[in-house]
Amino acid sequence: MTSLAEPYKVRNLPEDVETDDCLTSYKHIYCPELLRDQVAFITGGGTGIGFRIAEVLMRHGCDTVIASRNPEKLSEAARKLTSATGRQCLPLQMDVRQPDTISSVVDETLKQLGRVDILVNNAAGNFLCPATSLSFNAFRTILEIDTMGTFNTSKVLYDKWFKDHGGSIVNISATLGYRGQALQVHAGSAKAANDAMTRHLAVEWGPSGVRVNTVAPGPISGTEGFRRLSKYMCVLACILFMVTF
Ligand SMILES: CC/C=C\C/C=C\C/C=C\C/C=C\C/C=C\C/C=C\C=C\C(=O)SCCNC(=O)CCNC(=O)[C@H](O)C(C)(C)COP(=O)(O)OP(=O)(O)OC[C@H]1O[C@@H](n2cnc3c(N)ncnc32)[C@H](O)[C@@H]1OP(=O)(O)O
Ligand SMILES: NC(=O)C1=CN([C@@H]2O[C@H](COP(=O)(O)OP(=O)(O)OC[C@H]3O[C@@H](n4cnc5c(N)ncnc54)[C@H](OP(=O)(O)O)[C@@H]3O)[C@@H](O)[C@H]2O)C=CC1
Repeated sequence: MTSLAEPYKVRNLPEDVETDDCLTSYKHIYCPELLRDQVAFITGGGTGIGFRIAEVLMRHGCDTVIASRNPEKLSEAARKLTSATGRQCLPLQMDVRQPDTISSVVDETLKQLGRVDILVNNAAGNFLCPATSLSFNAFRTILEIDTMGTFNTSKVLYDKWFKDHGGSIVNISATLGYRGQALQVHAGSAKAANDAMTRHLAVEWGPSGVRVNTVAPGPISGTEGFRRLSKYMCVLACILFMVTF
């Protein structure tokens, strides 16, 4: 038996895979029944980090909704998640920039699954680009997906369910803005706004039984974000950018 004082061993952590496939084995971190019959709504849950979040919640007994723009990717992901975990996963199409689409998807969720306990605001967009080359529309696009998208989805779910039933919101942030990462003014600014939003909403919605928290990962390999930002060409581009001053 593992002693409580013993640190959690690296070999016990989930395997690192490059594709959006379910894990071939899973060692439960907490009780397998931890989330039995709860429902989680995960934006961008069809790929990358959102896909793995959906899988792990489902392995702890939760049903899920994975919601984003691309219906083919979502359906394929839902098929894999359901078959690996035995839980329900609804793939529903929406754009976090369009409150009407979120509203319809939340209505459909409540019709089919009857409740929502957890919202994970994971959907985001990003690419490397120096501020000088970033168009006004590019900056706006990332703010709209990451920041407006997080507010839109949180507000729709709060109005339609959380305000009367409580719940838990987890916003997926990033550490990019902490030190002013080059080529990332758009994503760093968006995530910094989200970190503030988390604190504001936690204070306002706490009395209704809604917890609002942020997780800010560093680089996670095997994800689209990592592929877009970590190629060595990016570092070269960054060095070129720096030496031009
Ligand atoms: C010396 C070294 C120092 C520094 C090293 C530098 C770099 C980092 C190094 C290491 C980092 C290592 C690891 C990473 C660590 C942490 C990662 C942290 C955060 C990660 C966040 C994410 O990953 S978010 C998820 C990523 N996935 C996606 O983005 C998928 C979804 N994305 C999309 O749908 C699109 O890409 C989109 C975001 C553009 C949105 O699509 P859409 O709405 O269709 O928008 P468009 O109409 O296509 O475009 C809108 C405007 O944006 C402009 N645009 C688009 N792409 C680019 C680009 N690549 N570069 C510049 N501009 C772009 C586009 O032209 C449009 O603007 P217009 O003015 O033309 O209209
Ligand atoms: N990868 C990393 O190293 C790190 C990632 N993060 C954060 O983790 C989260 C996931 O990133 P990652 O897994 O790498 O990237 P992915 O590209 O795999 O995930 C982003 C997801 O967001 C969805 N999405 C994008 N735009 C919209 C939109 N307008 N409406 C609805 N859904 C949308 C995409 O689906 P679709 O195309 O179907 O819309 C996709 O499933 C992001 O919040 C990112 O900032 C933070 C730190 C590090």
